Order: sequence, then C-alpha cells, then structure tokens
Amino acid sequence: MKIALVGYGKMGKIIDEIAQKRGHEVVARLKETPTAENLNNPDVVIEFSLPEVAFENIKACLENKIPVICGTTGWLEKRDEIEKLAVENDTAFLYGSNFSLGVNLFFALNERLADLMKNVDEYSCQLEEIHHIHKKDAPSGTAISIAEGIINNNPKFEAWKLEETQGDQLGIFAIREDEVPGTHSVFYRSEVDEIEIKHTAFNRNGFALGAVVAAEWIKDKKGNFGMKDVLGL
Ligand SMILES: NC(=O)C1=CN([C@@H]2O[C@H](COP(=O)(O)OP(=O)(O)OC[C@H]3O[C@@H](n4cnc5c(N)ncnc54)[C@H](OP(=O)(O)O)[C@@H]3O)[C@@H](O)[C@H]2O)C=CC1
Ligand SMILES: O=C(O)C1=N[C@H](C(=O)O)C[C@H](O)C1
Repeated sequence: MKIALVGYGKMGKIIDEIAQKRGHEVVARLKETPTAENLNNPDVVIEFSLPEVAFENIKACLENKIPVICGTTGWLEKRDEIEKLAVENDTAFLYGSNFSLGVNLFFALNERLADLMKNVDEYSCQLEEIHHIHKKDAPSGTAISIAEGIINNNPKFEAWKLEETQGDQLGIFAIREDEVPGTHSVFYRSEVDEIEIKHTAFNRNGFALGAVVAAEWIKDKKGNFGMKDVLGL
C-alpha cells in the first residue's frame, strides 16, 4: 500500500519504520499542509501533526478523496465538520485518540467498570494522565475518551473538567513529566479502599503499529470509523 505521512515528528518517524517493515511504500513525509502534488498519490494518509493544523490537513486530504487515519489530538471541536466531508467526498476517515491495542482494551475495561460502579455510592472517581513535557494539549485525547466512556455508562457524571472531580463534573489531573510516553489511570476511592485501573505505554511503538494496522484496514472503506471498528471491540 502507498502511505503518505502528514506530520513527521516523534510519531511520524516511528510509523515510517513500522509501515516499511510491514511492506508498505511511504510516498510522502510532510511537515506542511498536504496538497494533491506533495501527497504523491497515496492510497491512504496517516496524520500525526499538531492540534492547530490537523483540521486543515485532514480537510485537504479528504477533498482529494484520500482516506485519512488521524491520531492528532486537541482539535476535536471540528470533528463533525470533518466527518461530513468524508461522506460528501465519498471517502473514509478514522480518528483514534490512542491507537495502541492495550489502550483500546483498557477503554472496554473502563466502560465495564463504570457500568458496575453506577449504583455504588461509596466511591468517588478521578482520572489521571501523565505525559512528556513537549505535549501541546491537556487533557490528553486518551483521557477524554476514558472520561467519555465513564460519562456514557454512569449517569452520575455529566461532563469532564481539568483538575479535581466536583459533583457531576468528572475530574482529570493532567501531569507533564520528563519524557513519559503516556500513562492513564482511573481511580475509584472510598473511605476504606481504592480501585485503580492503569495503562502504561513503555514507548510509542504500540501507537504507531495501531495506526498502520488501521491504514491497512481502511483501504476500500467509505464513511467514518474508530479503532473499535478495526479491532472488533
Ligand atoms: N492517537 C495516538 O495514538 C497518538 C496521538 N499522538 C498525537 O499525535 C500528535 C503528534 O504527536 P508527535 O509526533 O509526538 O508530535 P511532534 O511534535 O513530534 O510532531 C509533529 C510534527 O508535525 C509537523 N508539522 C508542523 N506543521 C505542520 C503542518 N502544517 N502539517 C503537517 N505537519 C506539520 C511538525 O514539524 P516541525 O518539526 O517542523 O515542527 C512535527 O514534525 C499529537 O497531537 C499527539 O497528541 C501521539 C501519540 C499517539
Ligand atoms: O502526545 C502524546 O504523546 C500522546 N498523545 C495521545 C493523547 O493525547 O492521548 C496518545 C498518547 O497518550 C500519547
């Protein structure tokens, strides 16, 4: 498959290596807005750039009828517009706040636990995410997905907020520390004990492999998708 990489930083470079190891041809490595010319006729685009440029990048690819796998976080207020564009241009779009298999299993576990806790009043809930000091957005896209998984399964919560949980506002502590690739925890605390579920990424390889697997999966598909569709979770 011919893959164009839009965004060629920490993630783009690892995706490049993994895509080539899996037999794909990387036809573009961009650090600028994609165009019909610089994309070099790919079967699919993998977009890992910056929150402030992701929307324009994805839009440009979809308008050229190229399917897009997007891992960039922090731009989702415009997701509906992008999903509309994918349909209008008869192509495909897949967003994942986190492409690793482990985190997607963690998402399913989190939803199940939230459902179990919905009628248990003894426990308060708090989220925590820890990332490297270069990260531009807070909270992480993954933490937002975890929060949404809890809010959708536990009517005690209406929305998420940064910092501490208050009433129906589920709190997310966002910590920036050294070169941490990504650690996410959900805590349920009572007066006598604590339940914690935690995912720790040791490096970025799981995210990159998941993005390439998603690119392989999306070929010839049309519409809007997520990693749940790819992994059948
Ligand atoms: N969904 C997931 O599984 C994961 C998501 N992420 C997310 O992916 C995104 C990228 O992460 P990461 O690779 O670590 O970040 P980096 O900052 O390392 O890379 C971003 C890259 O985008 C380039 N860039 C700048 N402007 C443009 C533009 N207009 N078009 C295309 N590229 C541009 C930058 O170029 P320059 O170097 O010149 O500035 C840089 O190479 C972040 O939003 C992060 O949160 C990260 C890991 C996993
Ligand atoms: O910026 C990162 O590095 C990461 N971003 C994603 C997020 O915001 O959730 C995924 C992963 O945790 C690494």
